[in-house]
Amino acid sequence: MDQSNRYARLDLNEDELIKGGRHVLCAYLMKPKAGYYDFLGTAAHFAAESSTGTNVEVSTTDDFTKGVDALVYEIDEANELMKIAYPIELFDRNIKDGRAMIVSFLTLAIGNNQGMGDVEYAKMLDFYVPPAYLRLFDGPAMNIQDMWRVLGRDINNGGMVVGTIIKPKLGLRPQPFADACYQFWLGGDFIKNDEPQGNQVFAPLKKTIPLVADAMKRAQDETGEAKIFSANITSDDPFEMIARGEFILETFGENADHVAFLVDGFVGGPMAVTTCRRYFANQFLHYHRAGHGMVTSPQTQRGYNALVHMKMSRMQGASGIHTGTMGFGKMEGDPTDKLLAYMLENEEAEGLYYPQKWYGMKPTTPIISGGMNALRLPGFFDNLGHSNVIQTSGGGAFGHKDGGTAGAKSLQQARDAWMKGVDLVEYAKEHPELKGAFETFHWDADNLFPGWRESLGVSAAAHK
Ligand SMILES: O=C(COP(=O)(O)O)[C@H](O)[C@H](O)COP(=O)(O)O
Ligand SMILES: [Mg+2]
Repeated sequence: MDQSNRYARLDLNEDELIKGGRHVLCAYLMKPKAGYYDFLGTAAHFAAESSTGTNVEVSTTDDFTKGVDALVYEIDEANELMKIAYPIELFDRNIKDGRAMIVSFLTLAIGNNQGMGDVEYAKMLDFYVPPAYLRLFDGPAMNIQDMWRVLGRDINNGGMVVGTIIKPKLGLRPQPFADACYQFWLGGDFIKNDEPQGNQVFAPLKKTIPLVADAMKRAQDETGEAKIFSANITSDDPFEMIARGEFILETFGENADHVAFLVDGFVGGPMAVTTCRRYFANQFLHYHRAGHGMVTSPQTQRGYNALVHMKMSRMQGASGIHTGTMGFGKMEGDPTDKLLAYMLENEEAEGLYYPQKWYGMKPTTPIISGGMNALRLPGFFDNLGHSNVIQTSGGGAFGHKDGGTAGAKSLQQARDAWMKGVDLVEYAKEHPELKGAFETFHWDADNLFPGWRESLGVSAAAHK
């Protein structure tokens, strides 16, 4: 049944809808399946299924119902683009405090419509949230400013937080794990659990965490600097997350404010993120996005893209989220992905289809990670335009030829060189750990800094 006479209103104007402030607007890539409806008919069915309707008219519909229909307001068949306006009344609110929830947004706007027989594919590319709905989301409680405060830095422009991920990804027992932490902290600021590390039988959390807390104390005493640990508390069960979080905070004791909580937010979902956001509102909420590629990858024509993912994470209250390496690291991405970071950190950002104002919602910190090392940082920061991010290099720290401390220092030095506007090869002449990074990651050095061998006096024969 063609429902375009009810669920499509191509006379509606986007600026008016934004001015009206009563609709969430979503832009989708969409292709109808051959043999069903035309583009508009499919779009209308999509809007029906995503709001008040189904594939047929039902006798129980009344005039009120029709007032909350989702409406297709723009189509561009040649570019497989459609835009839909969702009245904010459609979205579920908490009974306990009237607040909004991302699960409801997802269930409607990218829920059943992902499995429709007459839709070849559909992917959400951007969305706009009006202030009346945006303010019902938690937003971040803490962010990089709180981390800078702990680190004793300028809280408005504190610069890159030098971080790592404990590697190997799995397979370290408690003592070697804590030893790796200690090594890195002698040169760097921030360590995160890798996303699958938790309470494996060979490294029980209750044995590992006390050793990490002790390593932090010793590293802080030795360096005179504050250190930070991001502990993975992800679980299927909110009560398990709370049990882990409470144990970790109690164990770190006087250093509990140096603890962030890592949540695998894509696989764990909004309930895991919100459990952490609300129950541990005083901790930095580190949103790891493992698994997101299954929907966000440009190769996927379903789900939603990375921009949509980032926006939702800020709404849910992530203090920081992995934003990718924008083509400078090992994960999929390219330099234009900087718009993801800008959407997270700015009060007003462009997006792909909709500019978004955040009305004072705190910024979410971009976490830059995945195949990075000291040599890749300057190019990354040139592209982004600043270095106020958390950067974690796992292989880039523990892969350094002289070990984790030297790896950490090489990252610090790369950041310092960029901040001072000094060429990295020049800086490496006076900084042995950075020079060591050139020697270790020599294939990157050859690509990024041709001529480095002559400048640093390193022979090519060493790397045959
Ligand atoms: O463990 C790592 C990186 O390790 P390494 O530094 O050794 O490559 C992270 O899980 C990735 O950053 C995830 O990707 P993203 O940050 O894109 O979500
Ligand atoms: Mg990882």
